[in-house]
Amino acid sequence: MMMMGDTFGSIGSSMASLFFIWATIQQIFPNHMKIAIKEFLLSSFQQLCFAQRVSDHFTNLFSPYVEISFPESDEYRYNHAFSAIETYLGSKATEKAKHLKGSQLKESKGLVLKRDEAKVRDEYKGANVWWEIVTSTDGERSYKLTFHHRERSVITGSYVQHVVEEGKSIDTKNKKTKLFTNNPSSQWVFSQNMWRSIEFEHPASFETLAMDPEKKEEILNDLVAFSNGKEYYKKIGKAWKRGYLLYGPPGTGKSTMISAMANHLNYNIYDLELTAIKNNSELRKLLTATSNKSIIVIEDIDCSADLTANRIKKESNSTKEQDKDENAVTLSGLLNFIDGIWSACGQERIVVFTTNHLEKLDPALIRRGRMDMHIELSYCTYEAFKILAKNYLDLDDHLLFKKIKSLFMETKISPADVAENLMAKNHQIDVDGSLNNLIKALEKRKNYQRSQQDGKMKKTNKFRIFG
Ligand SMILES: Nc1ncnc2c1ncn2[C@@H]1O[C@H](COP(=O)(O)OP(=O)(O)OP(=O)(O)O)[C@@H](O)[C@H]1O
Ligand SMILES: [Mg+2]
Repeated sequence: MMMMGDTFGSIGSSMASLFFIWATIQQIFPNHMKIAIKEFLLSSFQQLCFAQRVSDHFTNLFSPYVEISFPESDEYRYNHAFSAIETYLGSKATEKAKHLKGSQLKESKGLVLKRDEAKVRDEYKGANVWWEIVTSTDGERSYKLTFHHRERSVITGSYVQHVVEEGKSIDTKNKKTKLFTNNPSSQWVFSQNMWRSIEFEHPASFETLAMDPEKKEEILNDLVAFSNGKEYYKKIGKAWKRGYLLYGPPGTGKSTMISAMANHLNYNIYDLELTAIKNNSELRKLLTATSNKSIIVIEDIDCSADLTANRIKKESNSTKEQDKDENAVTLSGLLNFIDGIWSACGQERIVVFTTNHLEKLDPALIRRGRMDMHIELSYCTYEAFKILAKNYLDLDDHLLFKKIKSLFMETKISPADVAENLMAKNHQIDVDGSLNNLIKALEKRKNYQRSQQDGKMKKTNKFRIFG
């Protein structure tokens, strides 16, 4: 079969020959003859091009081969079939391949050898097909599938579907959780490059998460019910999605809980940085490029963009405000896109918002149905401390626990600060040393909080006297 590259190659070599002949003629012949020869050469070249086009046309007309192209993106949206094909072809038997690629994507896992060839032959129900990865001049990649036209019905009828399903199931089996972060839109090329990703290897788990055990159990059950809820969501006619709002002071485990969720469900994380997005249209593009089985996270939503309670007061229908909305991510934009994406496209998606200041958020953003579960992560309790003691010191009980328990009742300290005190210095666990450090930290904090309280009381009394 004649390929496009061959056509350009032959026209190119014909042109090179013509230029060479013309250069020779210029040196040998007088001027009036040069003009005649030039005209002759030009008309020959035009005829040559025409003949080439006719020949291409006939080659295509009579070629017994059919081609299907699977571009990496289609109409500015990522084509998930492309990655499924990539996985399927990468996994095809490596024994016969002459070019292999070795990678170790998780340090804990072994080395994986994959086929690394631009062209791959495959067989399906007795039909031969050829896959080739091609890159256009503007950098767009696509997989080209070539097969004989007599196999058309089997290839379009079931082979293509088989490849995509097989690729997706291999992906699910070997899925390595990924953490995606959005790139600034200036770096986007069509729908590629919107998100950059790295392997997600965070050790957080629900087991090691320090919080009230009953609350933890409730969240875990909710997550598991969600991930097994395909049929249920279909039955009740609701999009398969769930929103969690995590709120609480710094260092109480909001980000840690997101990692534990991703590890537990084996979902990817899309960490959406709203400040890198110029407007609602960019936000929509980013959200539609996320895959199923993923957690879309907006951390510190109160600081991410102008989405706080004041925003709604500022919003008006004036043209000026509408212009502003076209150049910004707005609360209504965020709500529309989240509701839209949840109900229109994409399944099995979790959206998580985190905040240190629940009171600053607009009620519309966090209403039930959008954020199905509101989870408060609070200062460390004695129950939570016991989980940290088990994690860091491998300790279930200790004489000092009683004292620590009473101090927890009088002091506000984040699990992050408790963890810091329990952490082994130079990797040597020193139970007594760590617990005493914690007691010192708790007492210091207790005194500080008491002096703050006293200061406040004095101020109030002063106002009372002068008021
Ligand atoms: N509930 C917890 N259980 C176990 N470890 C915790 C918990 N909370 C905090 N930590 C420890 O403290 C560190 C910081 O916690 P994390 O980043 O999850 O807090 P955060 O609530 O997201 O804080 P911020 O509001 O500042 O983002 C974690 O790496 C973890 O080691
Ligand atoms: Mg955090």
